[in-house]
Amino acid sequence: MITLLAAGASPSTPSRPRSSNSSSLRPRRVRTVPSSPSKQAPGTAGSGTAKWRGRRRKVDEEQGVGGGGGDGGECVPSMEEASISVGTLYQNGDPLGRKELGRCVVEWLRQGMRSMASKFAAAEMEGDLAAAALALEWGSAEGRLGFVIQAQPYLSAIPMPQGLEALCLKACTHYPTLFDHFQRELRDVLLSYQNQGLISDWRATQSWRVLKELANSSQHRAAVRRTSPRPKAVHSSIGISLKKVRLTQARIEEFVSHMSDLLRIERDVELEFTQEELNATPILDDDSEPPKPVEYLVSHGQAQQEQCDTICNLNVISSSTGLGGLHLVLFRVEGGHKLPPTTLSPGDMVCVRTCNSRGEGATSCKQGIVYNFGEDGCSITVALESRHGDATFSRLFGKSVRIDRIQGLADALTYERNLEALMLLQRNGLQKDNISIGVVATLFGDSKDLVKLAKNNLTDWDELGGPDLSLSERYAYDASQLRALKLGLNKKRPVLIIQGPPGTGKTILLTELIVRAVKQGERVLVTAPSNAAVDNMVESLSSTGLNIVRVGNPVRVSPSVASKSLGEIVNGRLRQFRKELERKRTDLRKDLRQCIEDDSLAAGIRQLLKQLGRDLENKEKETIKEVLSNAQVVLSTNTGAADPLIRRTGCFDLVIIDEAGQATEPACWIPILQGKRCILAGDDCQLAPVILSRKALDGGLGKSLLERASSLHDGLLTTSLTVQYRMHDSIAMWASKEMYHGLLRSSRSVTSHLLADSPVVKATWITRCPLLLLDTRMPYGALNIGCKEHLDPAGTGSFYNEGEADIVTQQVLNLVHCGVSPTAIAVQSPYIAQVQLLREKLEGLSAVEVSTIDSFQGREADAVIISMVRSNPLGAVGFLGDSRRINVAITRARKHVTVVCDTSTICHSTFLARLLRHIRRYGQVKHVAPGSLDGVSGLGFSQPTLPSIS
Ligand SMILES: Nc1ncnc2c1ncn2[C@@H]1O[C@H](COP(=O)(O)OP(=O)(O)OP(=O)(O)O)[C@@H](O)[C@H]1O
Repeated sequence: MITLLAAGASPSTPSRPRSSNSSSLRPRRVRTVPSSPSKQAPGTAGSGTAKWRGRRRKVDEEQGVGGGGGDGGECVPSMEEASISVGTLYQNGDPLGRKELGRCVVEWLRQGMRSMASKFAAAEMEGDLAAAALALEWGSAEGRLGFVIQAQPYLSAIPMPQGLEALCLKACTHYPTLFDHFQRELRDVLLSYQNQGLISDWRATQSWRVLKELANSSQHRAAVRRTSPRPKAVHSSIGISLKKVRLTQARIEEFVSHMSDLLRIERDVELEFTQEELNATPILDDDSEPPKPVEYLVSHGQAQQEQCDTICNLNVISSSTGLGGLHLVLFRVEGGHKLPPTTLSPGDMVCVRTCNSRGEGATSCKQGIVYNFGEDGCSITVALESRHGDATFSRLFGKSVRIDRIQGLADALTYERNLEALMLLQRNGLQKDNISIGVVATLFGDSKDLVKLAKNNLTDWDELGGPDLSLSERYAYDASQLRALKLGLNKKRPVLIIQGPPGTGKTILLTELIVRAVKQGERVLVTAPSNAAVDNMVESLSSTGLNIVRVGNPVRVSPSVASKSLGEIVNGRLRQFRKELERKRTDLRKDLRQCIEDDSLAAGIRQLLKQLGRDLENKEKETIKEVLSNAQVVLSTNTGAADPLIRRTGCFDLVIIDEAGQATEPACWIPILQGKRCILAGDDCQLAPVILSRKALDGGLGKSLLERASSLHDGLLTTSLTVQYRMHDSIAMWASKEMYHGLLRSSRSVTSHLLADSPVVKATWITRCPLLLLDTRMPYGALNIGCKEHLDPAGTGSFYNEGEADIVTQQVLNLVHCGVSPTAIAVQSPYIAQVQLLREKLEGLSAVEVSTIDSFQGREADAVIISMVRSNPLGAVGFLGDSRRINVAITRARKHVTVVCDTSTICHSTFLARLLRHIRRYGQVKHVAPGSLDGVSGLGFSQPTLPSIS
């Protein structure tokens, strides 16, 4: 097989047996497939056992591998095939497929690539180092050429179809086409090995891995791009000259190509993390490598910090299909035991895999989401991402299974949907039949194009005239809110960006916009990057009386808005039909039992039962369609908007994306391309999209469309909300100065509101204080005992701080003693290990919400307590250095913020040092040790003497 690698060398050179280097292959000696090039000198003949040879031949026969003597040479081209023009070959389709090349040429390529793939795979079975060498060869800058050269002998060993030689010659140098065929053939060859029991998992073979590595390499992508087809011709359909449209198209293509690369890079890192998580063992032994701090690995967000939770020794009991094709699988603990105590809950992402008696899991797994727990305490139902009849799934039957909670499983569907949206943007963006052409032209055109669009009466950037929008039932809108409303209701404005700092009323404004847009006859699609943000909008819209439908995986939809979910609505409508159907089924089953002797009657009854199943399926489809087409507002996540159920109901007049600052741009294009115009609301000074790969982040994947569009066309697309209705002015002042250039003003209704204003809250120095700093470092510089940071021993890379957790707990108790309702208190930390510790400590006060900062974005609470965690002599602040995250944390508070931290560590970040200075100036500072703030003894509601920190 090594000979395969040397460019120009004949693949027929005999391959020598070598020591095995593949763990995934069972050590068997095999013989190279007697395919066409090796027909001249297979070389390896006789090295396999007779049994293997027999089997192998059978496989080859089944798959039509048989060298040049196959039907490739006998294929007679049809008139149509013979008329395919060689000159236009590379302009259409990539890789070149059946339509472009014709059946005979495709068959010729297939056979050639099949023999090359067979040889490649067989070499690995013999322990050849071919795979690695191939990777080297193909991965080089000239890899494309190397691959094409190596393919030639295999192709030339097969007679070209007569009359199509020119096409064959051209096609056999087209790298993407060859590679595509090779990849498909290799997959088939490996699959056949697996079916024959020669290998256990074809995807785990080195040959396949090497090929995938190559497919993901930048050289490969660059090579494919170079030979990529031109997109559809663009038209001057928007009143702009063809030349300008072409320029815009070129910009779109450049963007799409760049973003696709970044998405692939991000996906690779996600897969790596997923594998690491799957391999992770919760307890580290002494010899283990010390865990890496999360900041080292992750740039944003809380990804990968969660500890896995596992349930072992489960058996598959049954499976059923839930609404929308969900594959629900019921697992029960072996031997009828109860489930162990678990932190798993419905909606958690899990991986399901077989395990041995010691609970050690297999490498391959199925992704899924916990659906529910059985009332018997012994069972758990998981919605698996697989279909009935899926071979990987059926392998779980009769085996011991384990379920692990995983935070960041790479999500193949999201990746594919993002790529698909980019592809649609490139292909259809500027096509005249694209409903969102105005949006595309605005976001990729230059300012002159926009003037032209307006001149041609295709767009209008002004506010909507007419009705007095300030007359709202619920709120008196301020000037900036009114402007946003009027711009948002202008049907001729293709894009509106609403920049809204914290508490400026984005949620209520969007609700008002949606209500009024529906009134003016528009059908609206509302999306957001997370399920929580979508549910937030559903909640806000629930009281408006609009016909709204929430589409999404039922296990991901919050129970509070479940009544608006597609599943619940459809189930409600089908209840009577199902009841009736069930009654008919029971009758038929009874009849079936009685006519066991009469075969023909039994067969008839079985047919009827099947028909009932089909009837239900059809009725379900019909109802889903009806519900969605009648909905005035459809809500889903950005990626969820790619759901065919939504796509099939036709286009929308208006697309609204909430929390758009947290979404990647490719994800935003999924909903945008389904509507005539779009509104993006968010704040680019709050949390950005979560990106794992540093390279993808630096390349720009972390920059949201909201951020990019805000700087386009001299700010023409953007309007800002400037008055906040949430925070006490001392809190808002900091945010305004640090993050919003001093432009954020406070509504008079909130400037001086305090916890003590409530009649049920005692007036104490704490409840009268809007900003409080609890410093774990004493004025003379010593750190209080127990207040040092620790790396999570579970190996998650997260940090915790026991002393701070005690102080936070005491502070919560203090507030509760003062009469503050636990539901009005929120505790936040950037570190999940600290959040878990705090949840344990505050177990008795479950109404107090304890969460990471990231998951609290978009929400608010009267009192917020933040545990900063970091305390180290180096002054490393990690995540805390991200000003957006701290902005979110502080601005969740309405009346009171307590920051618990070690000031000597925190002040190493100039941004955080300014926050500390602000609290010292406008709030209060107290040096505390765990226990010193005790809920009963230390509370002493009198004002303590506050030593200054200098
Ligand atoms: N015009 C108004 N009059 C009175 N209250 C208002 C007005 N606009 C917004 N609010 C109030 O301000 C608070 C914050 O509003 P909302 O949650 O919509 O802000 P947001 O911009 O979405 O904040 P964030 O970005 O932090 O999530 C809410 O309690 C809301 O009722």
